[in-house]
Amino acid sequence: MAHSARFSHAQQPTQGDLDVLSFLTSDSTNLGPLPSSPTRNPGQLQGQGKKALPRRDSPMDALMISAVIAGSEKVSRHHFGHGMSLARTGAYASCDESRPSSPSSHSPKVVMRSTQAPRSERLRTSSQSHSPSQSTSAIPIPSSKSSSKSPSISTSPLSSSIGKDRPKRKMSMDPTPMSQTLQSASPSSSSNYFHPSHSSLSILPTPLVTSGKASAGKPRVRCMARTRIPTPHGETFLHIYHNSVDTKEHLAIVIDPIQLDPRSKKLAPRGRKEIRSKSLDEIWRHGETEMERIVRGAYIGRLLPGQTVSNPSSISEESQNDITMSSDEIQVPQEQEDVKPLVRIHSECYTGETIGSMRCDCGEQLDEALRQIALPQHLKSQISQQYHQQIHHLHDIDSLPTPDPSRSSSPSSTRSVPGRGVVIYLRQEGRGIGLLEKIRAYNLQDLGHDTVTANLLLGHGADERKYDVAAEILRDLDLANQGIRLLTNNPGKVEGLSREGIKIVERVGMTPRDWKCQTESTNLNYKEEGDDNNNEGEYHAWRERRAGVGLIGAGAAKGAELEKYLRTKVERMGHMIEIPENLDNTSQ
Ligand SMILES: Nc1nc2c(ncn2[C@@H]2O[C@H](COP(=O)(O)OP(=O)(O)OP(=O)(O)O)[C@@H](O)[C@H]2O)c(=O)[nH]1
Repeated sequence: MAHSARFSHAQQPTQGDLDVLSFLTSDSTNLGPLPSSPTRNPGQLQGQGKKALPRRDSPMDALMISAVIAGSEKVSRHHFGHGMSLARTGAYASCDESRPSSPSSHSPKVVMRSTQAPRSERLRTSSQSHSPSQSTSAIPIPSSKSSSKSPSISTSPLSSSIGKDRPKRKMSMDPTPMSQTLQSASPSSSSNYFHPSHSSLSILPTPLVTSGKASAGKPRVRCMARTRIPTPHGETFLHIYHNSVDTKEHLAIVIDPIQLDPRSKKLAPRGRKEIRSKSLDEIWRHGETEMERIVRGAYIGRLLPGQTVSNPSSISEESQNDITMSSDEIQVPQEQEDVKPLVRIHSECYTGETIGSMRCDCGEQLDEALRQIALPQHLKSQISQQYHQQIHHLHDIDSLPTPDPSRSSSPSSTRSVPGRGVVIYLRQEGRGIGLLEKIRAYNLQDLGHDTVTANLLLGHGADERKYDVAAEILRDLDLANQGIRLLTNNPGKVEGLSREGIKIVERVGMTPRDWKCQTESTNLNYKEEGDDNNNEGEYHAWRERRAGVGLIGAGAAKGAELEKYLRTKVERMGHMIEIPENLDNTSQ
C-alpha cells in the first residue's frame, strides 16, 4: 500500500523510533543494551546506508523485539515496519516498501513514505482539534505539497511531546460521573434515565475517602458500588473498589447474613455490626438522590421492587440492636465476645478459577473460602434449656450447613451463630506478574522448572504481590481493628497484613480438597473392613467436587433467580432452549 503524501521537513523521528531502529538493525548476535544517545542525527543514519546496518531480516529474538517495542512508549507496532524504511529513506515508509522482498527495497527510485504519524500523535491531534481552547493549526499537518519534497527527513517535533506530559492513566475514583448521570434521574423524567446528556447540577468536590486514619504513602480506596449476589454458599455482597495506586478493580465479597436474613439477625450475638463499606455509605455530595444511593448499593437490607432506601449513616449501632431486639420473640444469650470474621485474601487466577485448571487449586480455594466463611460458627455461651427450645422453633437447624467441626466444642457450652466474613479478591494474577507472564512461566514449568524458578527465569520475583490495598479495603469495611481470622497457609500474607496494621487473631489453614480426599480414602479403606458406618458418601462427594473445581459451589447452579434469568432469555431474548415442563408453571 503506498501513501500518497509525505512528511514535511519539519518532522523528525523520535528517540524511541531510533532506539528500536538501532536495535533491530544491530548485529543480531550481539543483543546488548539499547543505544541511548539522544543527540544522534537521523541524517547520519541515512548516510550510513546498508554498509553499516545489517539486514533487518537477520534472525532475532522475537521476545526481545516485543520487549523493546513495549518498552518504548513512543513506538507502536505500526512503527516497526516504518522504522525499517527510515534507515534508507529517513521517513516513515510504507509497510510494503520495508519488506526485504519488495522491489522497492532494491530500487532507490521508488521511495514511498507514510504520512501517518504514530497513533498516539494522531489521537492527540484529534483531541486538540476538538478542544475549543486550542487552535487546530497548532499541530502541523503534513500537506501533500510539502511531502513532494525530498529528502523528507522531518525537523518538526513530530512526536517530541508524546508521552512526556501525558498523565499516567489512573482509574477514576471520582463518583462524579455517576452522580451527574443520576442527578437528574427520576422516575418522572421523560428522558433517558442514565443518559449522560443530563445536565449536571454543581457537584461538591468529593475528596477521595481514605478509610480510617490515612497516613502518607498509603493507598486510598473507595468502594464504587456493591450488589447482592446469590451463590451456592449463600447470599453475598460484591463490592467493587477503586484505588489510588493501580487501575485494577479489586473486589470484596462480603458474606454477612444478618444484612439480608431476619433469622440470622436473631441468631447473631447482640451487638454484631454489619460488614459495610464506609466509603460507599457516606454521603457523596449534597442532595444526592435515593436512586443514586440505590444504584451504587448504599442501601440497607434487601432491595425489592418499588422500595425506598434508608440511609446507613443514620442507623447507629445501638438502634441496630434495638431492631434486633424489638422483633425478637426469643432471648438470645449474652456472649462475652462474638466470633471474629473469617477473611481470605485471594489473588486472581484466571486459569484456576475460570477454566478449572488443575495446575493450581486457586479455583477450589476461592470456593472453599466462601464455603467456610458461610459456615455457622460455634460460640461459647450459657445456653438455657428455654433457648434451645426457642431456637428449634426459629429455624430448621438441619437445613443449615454443617458447622465447621474444627471450631466446635462441647454442645452444652456452645451455640451456633451465623458465619460471616469477606474474601478480598485482588487482581494480582500470577502472584503479581500478570496472566501473560504466568502463561510463559507455565511453559518453563513444563520444561521442568518449579513455579519459583520459572518466575525468576522470567526476571520476576518469586512473589510480587502486595497487601496494602487489601489492608485499606479491610479498613474501609471496618475490619482492621476488631480482629480477624485469616484463612491462609501463606505466612507472607499474615506478615504483609500485620505490617499494614491489620489485627489478626487467628490463622485458619486451608487443606487442598484432594489431600482431604486422600485422607478420607485411607479412612474408607480402613473402615470398609469391618465398619458399616464408613464415609463412602462423603468421600464420593469430595471426588465429585473435583469435577468442577473452577466453579463456585463446584456443582450445578440452581435456584429461583437462575430460573428467572433463564426464563427471560427464552421469553424475551429468543434463546433456543426449552423450559422444562415442571418449571413452566412454577417459577413465574
Ligand atoms: N507465577 C505463578 N503464579 C501462579 C502459579 N500458579 C498459581 N499462581 C498464582 O498464585 C496466586 C495464588 O497464590 P498461591 O501462592 O498459590 O497461594 P496463596 O494465596 O499465596 O496462599 P494461600 O493463602 O495459602 O492459598 C494466584 O494469583 C495464581 O494466579 C504459577 O505456576 N506461577
